[in-house]
Amino acid sequence: MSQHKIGSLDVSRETFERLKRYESLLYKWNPRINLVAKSTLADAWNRHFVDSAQVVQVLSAFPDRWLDLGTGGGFPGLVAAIIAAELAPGCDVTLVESDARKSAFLRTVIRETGIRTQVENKRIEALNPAEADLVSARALASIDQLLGFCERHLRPEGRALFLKGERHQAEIEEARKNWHFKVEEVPSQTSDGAVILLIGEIRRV
Ligand SMILES: C[S@@+](CC[C@H](N)C(=O)[O-])C[C@H]1O[C@@H](n2cnc3c(N)ncnc32)[C@H](O)[C@@H]1O
Repeated sequence: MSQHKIGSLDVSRETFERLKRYESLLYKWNPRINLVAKSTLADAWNRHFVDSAQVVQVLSAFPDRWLDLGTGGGFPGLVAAIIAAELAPGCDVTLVESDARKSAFLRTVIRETGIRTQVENKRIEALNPAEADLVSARALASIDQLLGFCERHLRPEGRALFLKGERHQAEIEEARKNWHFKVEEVPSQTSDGAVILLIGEIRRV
């Protein structure tokens, strides 16, 4: 059994070392580019890495095509991609980030960890339809707006996974004015009390 854990997830030494290399690059780059809020940097491992790893743990299976929107410093998409490189090598992860400097950071982590993940340095609205099986996002937009992105980039039978704060119920109600969808609130233990929402059967009202 593996000796290495991220939160409660067992990973190989190689995966753990990749995540630690990523963490050290985050510390190095963050003073120049605001990849994560400075106030969260001291506890970056728990606030960003462990929280992102929980996303992987709530999935019953890895998707074939995973699209992470507004990836910023890599959360949750790049952490998921590093874990997928070990647990589901066939899972194709694409990170979408409009900011050129953040995209350069993401590409640096990908190069230095040796994983195969694409970065699209584009606006989500400008990206060709991705036909993804799973679309994820944290701290990007309201559920209503995110479902609009899913309409463009998610396959009809695909699912969305959003990390959301305490306003999530109000956001769900707001989104129901424009969308039909089924939502499952997955118990999680994220450091900031965020919930993980799994949303499927998304159709415009
Ligand atoms: C608040 S940050 C969150 C980053 C990361 N998901 C996290 O939770 O740490 C939102 C990110 O989305 C990017 N972004 C915002 N709107 C976007 C759009 N329309 N297309 C692509 N990226 C976008 C921003 O550049 C920023 O890096």
